[in-house]
Amino acid sequence: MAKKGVLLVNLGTPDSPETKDVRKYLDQFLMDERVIDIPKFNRTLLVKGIIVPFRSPKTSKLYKEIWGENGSPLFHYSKIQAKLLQEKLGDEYHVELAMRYQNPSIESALLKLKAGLVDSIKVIPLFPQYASASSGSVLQLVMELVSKWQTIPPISFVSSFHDNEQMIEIFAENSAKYQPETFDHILFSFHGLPERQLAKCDHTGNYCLKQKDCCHTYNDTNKFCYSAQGHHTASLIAAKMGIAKENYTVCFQSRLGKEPWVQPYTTDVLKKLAAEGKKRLLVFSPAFVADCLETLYEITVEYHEEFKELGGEHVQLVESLNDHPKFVEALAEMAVS
Ligand SMILES: C=CC1=C(C)c2cc3[nH]c(cc4nc(cc5[nH]c(cc1n2)c(C)c5CCC(=O)O)C(CCC(=O)O)=C4C)c(C)c3C=C
Ligand SMILES: [Fe+2]
Ligand SMILES: [Fe+2]
Repeated sequence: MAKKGVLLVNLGTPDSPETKDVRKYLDQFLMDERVIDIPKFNRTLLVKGIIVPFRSPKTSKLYKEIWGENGSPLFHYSKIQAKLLQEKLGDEYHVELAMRYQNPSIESALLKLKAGLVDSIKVIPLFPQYASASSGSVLQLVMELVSKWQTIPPISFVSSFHDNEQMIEIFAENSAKYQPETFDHILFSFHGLPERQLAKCDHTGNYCLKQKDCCHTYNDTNKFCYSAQGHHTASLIAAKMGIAKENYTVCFQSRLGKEPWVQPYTTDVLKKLAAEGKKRLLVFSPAFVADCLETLYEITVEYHEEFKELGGEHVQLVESLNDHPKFVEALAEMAVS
């Protein structure tokens, strides 16, 4: 009997933490027109001339800090998620894992599904909130590749799952062991995005960044907005945990370059909270489904140190969905729906 294909796609990670592999990774990643959305000539100068040569050795050092015996945590957990999903879905399904950048490539995973004679494909980008730079890029590449096939099977896409009930429950459950009530403030720190990219996703052309607090609430007008979906995820986790609005802040990390990114920046929020005398912060990172450089280094090491220098005491990360069985259930529901 023909199987149904499922393609899980995460962002990608270097093949090794060595500078040469980080260079290849950053080059492919940042040359993506959806990630640095400026004209190709300028992007090439910026990425190949400045960012990649200067950033690769620095980023290589950071990857070496988080690289475990299982390699990159992002890849390690993505492989486990795909394996557990295959076990959960059984023989009727053929699950493949791909990375948008580096390996295993989307092209190789699609070819495996084709060779497996699947009679349909469900594509699930592993990003809870939609952004053109993440899910959009995955979906575009899948469509480009499949469009060249002689026989195009029925193919469907998950665009986002920012309000997924199981995901919300896992984040809330994962935080319980830290006793959230013992912290002075809670942060929901999302991966940042240039403001320009938010505005481009606004189909009305007149809402995102044009109205005050435009995307602090999720509604029909901003339903495709990364920031609105992030605020929505945060409010659902907060509601599940019974955290009052004044006790948490949604913020955005990992800014690259000088242009404005979605605000407030996590580093600014750390400064404000330290100035208010807050000592202990609990930080969720719900833009990712697996721990990665941004959670294990930027939050756990950099923000922790930065906050201590500002007079704070502790920044505690709530771990990601990783190998949680409930997330595998969530993926299974997305795969079969
Ligand atoms: C213009 C630059 C970037 C945009 C836009 C961007 C969007 C974006 N990224 C993720 C998820 C991840 N990004 C990760 C690392 C990372 N991101 C950027 C730049 C942009 N990201 C860089 C340069 C890097 C590499 C590290 C560094 O040099 O700082 C990761 C971690 C990967 C890992 O191997 O652990 C993830 C995951 C999303 C979801 C997103 C859009 C919303
Ligand atoms: Fe990123
Ligand atoms: Fe918005």
